[in-house]
Amino acid sequence: MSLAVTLAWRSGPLRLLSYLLATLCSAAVPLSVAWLTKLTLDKVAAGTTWQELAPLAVGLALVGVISSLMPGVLKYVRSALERATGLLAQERLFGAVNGFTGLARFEDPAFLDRLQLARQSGGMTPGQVVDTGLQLVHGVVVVGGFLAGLFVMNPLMAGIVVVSAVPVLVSEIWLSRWRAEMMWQIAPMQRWEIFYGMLMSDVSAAKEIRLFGLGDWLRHRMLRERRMVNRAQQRMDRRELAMEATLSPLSAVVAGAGLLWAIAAAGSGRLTIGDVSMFVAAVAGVQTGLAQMAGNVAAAHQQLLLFAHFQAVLTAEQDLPVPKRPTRLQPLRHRIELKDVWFRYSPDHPWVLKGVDLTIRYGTTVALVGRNGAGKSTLIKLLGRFYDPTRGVILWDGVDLRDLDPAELRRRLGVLFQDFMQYDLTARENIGLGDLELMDDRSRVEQAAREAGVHDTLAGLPRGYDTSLTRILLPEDQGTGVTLSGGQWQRVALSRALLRGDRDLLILDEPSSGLDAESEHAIHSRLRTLRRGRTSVLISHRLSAVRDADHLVVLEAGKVVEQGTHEELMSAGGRYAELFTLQASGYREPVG
Ligand SMILES: Nc1ncnc2c1ncn2[C@@H]1O[C@H](COP(=O)(O)OP(=O)(O)OP(=O)(O)O)[C@@H](O)[C@H]1O
Repeated sequence: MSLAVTLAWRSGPLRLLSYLLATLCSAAVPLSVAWLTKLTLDKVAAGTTWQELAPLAVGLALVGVISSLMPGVLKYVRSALERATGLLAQERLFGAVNGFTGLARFEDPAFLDRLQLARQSGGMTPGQVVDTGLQLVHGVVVVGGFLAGLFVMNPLMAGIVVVSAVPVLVSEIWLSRWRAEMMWQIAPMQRWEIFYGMLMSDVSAAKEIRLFGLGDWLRHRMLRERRMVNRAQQRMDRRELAMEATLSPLSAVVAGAGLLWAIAAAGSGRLTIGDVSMFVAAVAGVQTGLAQMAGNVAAAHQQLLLFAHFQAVLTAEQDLPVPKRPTRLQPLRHRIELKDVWFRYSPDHPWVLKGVDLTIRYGTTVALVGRNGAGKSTLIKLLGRFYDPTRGVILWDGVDLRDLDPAELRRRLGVLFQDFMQYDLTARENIGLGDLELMDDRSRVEQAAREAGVHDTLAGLPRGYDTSLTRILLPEDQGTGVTLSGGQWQRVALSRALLRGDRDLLILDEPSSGLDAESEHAIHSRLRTLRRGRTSVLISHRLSAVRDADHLVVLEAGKVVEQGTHEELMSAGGRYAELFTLQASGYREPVG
């Protein structure tokens, strides 16, 4: 809770204080009305003159004006507070998310679930918790004020009012607990419902959903979740109704008995008419105030349950240990070495790399080849320190990657991932994201596109490089977006990597898998020239494209089974020679 309040405070102390002030003012309104009414009635009953009554009447009118203004003022300040805390919460949340060095968190379903809830609650809860806190202050002022006033007038009346409120209070507390429990239970069902709904409206899923006829199946699943949610909510509503039907009349009976007593007491002269009016107002004020307070506590409890997820994301430990004083990373001069590297994604997963020894010499190209699932892409992810080896070590000119600042290491890499991103941004931005400093350098962006063979395509788009590569609805002045083909997207992603072509290590994972044969040949000839004298790692299933690499490494089931130049491997007549011959003779590598 302290984090929620801190966030609200940090988002603007003045705003929070004004809200507190406005809340106190609005809490004072019913009390003032009741007291002024009591005093007025007593004076009227005592036959006071109009001149003496006038100040009370003016006072009542003034309180009336304030009371009519308060809801609007409160609403305005509350919205401002919620917006400001929401903004700050999002900033903190995504600051924390961007701070995770590795990928493990993003592959952990429990964490992703938590992140989703944190996104929902982080933006709202701090404002709501503060709001609830202030509502409680409001309630305490109203209830405390009425009780104190009554106690001064007649302690017995105060006692009756408290007793009359007990059933309502008890029922609200029970109901709020059940409500919080129910919310917790239905949360997963609501997430599934959202998931199915999003899938059915997702453009990339639309093809398969139509082709496989999955629409009704998904709709059925979505509605099944919704029905379960509805049933849980209805059960809760029934409980609420039953509780209210039983306990509310009790409150009314107690309050009614109290009223009878007050009237009788007024008849026998022990209470004044004003006392009776104050009693009636106090019974209503205390009962409603206590019920509201109980409701507020319940709501806060519910919000804090959700907010715990936000807090957990913010305080989550780093997924990879980052040195407090990292070794300064020098430009690569000699080699990157993998020494007896073992890796599995988690203790529950099988080993993916099993004792890999490998050297990437400065200024050379190393090609990784092997069947699907051999561990090639995993090895690349280790080079970028998205994971640490489970055993063994990776050295950058003799320095363990774990001793370096990961951000510094990544600044020295240019990478095209096999599962590259397609950003819903303009063509220029899609390439410029490779190096934000070059985003506005037209000639560098276009040069990268030329190297990847996509310049003519992008220049020919309706707005050239400023065309949006998206189907998302755009503002009118940005025209309509376009959709690129798979191969064109791959070239855009390659351009993004090539914009970083001057980095110490260039890694290309299947740079041409989506290209037609002619384009593939052209790209590889161009990449061959670009790689010359640079340190690079290239992965490709097309062995003819990697045959001229300085060093070829064959991975099989996580182990290096052969390595050498193309000629050496061919004359060894092993796995590589077998695969190369297969491909060269026009057969494809067997799947599996
Ligand atoms: N994030 C992950 N979590 C768990 N297992 C993974 C993850 N990524 C990959 N794997 C597993 O690791 C193994 C190696 O995958 P990897 O992507 O490194 O293979 P690859 O040699 O690049 O294959 P391909 O030629 O198909 O791209 C596979 O069995 C895969 O299922």
